[in-house]
Amino acid sequence: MELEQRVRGLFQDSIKTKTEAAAVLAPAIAQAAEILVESLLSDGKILACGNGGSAADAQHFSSELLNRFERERPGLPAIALTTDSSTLTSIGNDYRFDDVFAKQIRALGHPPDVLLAISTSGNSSNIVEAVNAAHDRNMRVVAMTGRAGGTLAGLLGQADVEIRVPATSTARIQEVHLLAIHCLCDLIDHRLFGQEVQTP
Ligand SMILES: O=C(CO)[C@@H](O)[C@H](O)[C@H](O)[C@H](O)COP(=O)(O)O
Ligand SMILES: [Zn+2]
Repeated sequence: MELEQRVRGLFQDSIKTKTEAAAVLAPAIAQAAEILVESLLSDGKILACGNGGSAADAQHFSSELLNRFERERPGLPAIALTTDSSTLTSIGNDYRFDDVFAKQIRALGHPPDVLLAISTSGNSSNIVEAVNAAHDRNMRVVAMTGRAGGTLAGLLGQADVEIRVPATSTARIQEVHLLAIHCLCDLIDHRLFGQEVQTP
């Protein structure tokens, strides 16, 4: 019973965080979707990165673009920078773990590509370096953060957008990041492919 009570409490916390986020994040998510659509329509691609649960989010997003989201449509170009263990270990081993995403961005990224940078604290050094690399390559950045936005928030320019979840728990922030990723997928499909045809 005590455990069940705890589960109900966690669900309530998640619902509360999502309700609070819905009230403030719609403009930033819509703006982020426009940036991503603009890139895709100009033959750009989306590079995504994050650590831990946010690495999983980066992969979740890229798979929904490359394969499909909720409807049949052609694959869209996205790369999760978190998946190639040979590249990640060699950069971490030969240089610094802080460079694992930045070095890939300097090799693969160019305008009009966009970086999707995911960090609940906004302070992970390899994500900070990824944003610096994207800016050096004249790429726009969509940053998903939480708490006070961290170092990441201070790096963003006018062309970038921050989706900052108004919460302090890493887990709750991640839960909203995943919802925001699904919003982005929905908005991208809506913009690029229009209304979904309903089958009778
Ligand atoms: O999923 C979780 C916690 O829910 C962890 O794996 C978490 O993602 C890791 O501790 C990350 O290293 C945190 O990095 P960040 O979100 O502060 O950038
Ligand atoms: Zn987690």
